[in-house]
Amino acid sequence: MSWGYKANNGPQKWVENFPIADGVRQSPIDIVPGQASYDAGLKPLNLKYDPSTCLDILNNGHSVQVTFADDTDSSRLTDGPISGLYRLKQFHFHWGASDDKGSEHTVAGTKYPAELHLVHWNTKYASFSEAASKPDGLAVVGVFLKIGGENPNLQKLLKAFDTIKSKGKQTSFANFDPSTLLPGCLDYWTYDGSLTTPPLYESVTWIVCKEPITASSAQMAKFRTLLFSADGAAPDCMVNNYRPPQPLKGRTVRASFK
Ligand SMILES: CN[C@H]1CN(c2cccc(OC)c2)S(=O)(=O)c2sc(S(N)(=O)=O)cc21
Ligand SMILES: [Zn+2]
Repeated sequence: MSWGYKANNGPQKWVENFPIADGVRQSPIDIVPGQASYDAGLKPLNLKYDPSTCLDILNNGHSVQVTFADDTDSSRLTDGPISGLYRLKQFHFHWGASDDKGSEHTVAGTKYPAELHLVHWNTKYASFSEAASKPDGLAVVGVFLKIGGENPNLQKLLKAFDTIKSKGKQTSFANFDPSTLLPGCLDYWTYDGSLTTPPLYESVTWIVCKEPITASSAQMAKFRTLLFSADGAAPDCMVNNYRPPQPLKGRTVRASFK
């Protein structure tokens, strides 16, 4: 059986096939603002995305993912806590069965209804798959979603959900600008961590934005119409696809803001 988020294949079981689950730099974590250390040396995030690199939207059986062409530097992350240039590969979300949970990172114990992850890879390596297992291979920008007014930029994504309801479904998705999903203020926390799903590689520089974006409760409900299950299998709602916070194990969380 492959990994998932149920009692028999979920986060408590991942260590059986992925022993790094008990590693020293696992993600997500609970971010405690009062314990983060302000680092004046941290640069502002420099995110530049080219909508023409947007390729398709996919239900991969764990989340909904929008994939980008990464054969040029036109959608990329520079500055912030990283050195060099990281190319955008994909973004995806994690969410709950109800609005009281769903994010992977938490803030002083507070869970948000969802969390967006923008996954970038270090171009010092020849490819995403080479970078994905290196300690400085990936940089993921995390953005919390909170319940508020309807988010028109999310709406474009949600309209595609009916065509990718079940696992393995994908459809072309063009000209989407992921910067429309970023908060106005790009203050962030940063720490060394891992993928939050198997293979749980300890290869991620995490960059978690302090300011959430909004989604309406109806928009959150739309995420919950997606399925973990493939066409023809018993329908299994895609909800609670989040890993709980992991031990800090002596790591420092830095803040780009006072
Ligand atoms: C299934 N989800 C992961 C898929 N990827 C992956 C990475 C390396 C090797 C690999 O072998 C299959 C897959 S991924 O890099 O696109 C990411 S990023 C990410 S998160 N939540 O930490 O942002 C989870 C995954
Ligand atoms: Zn993720």
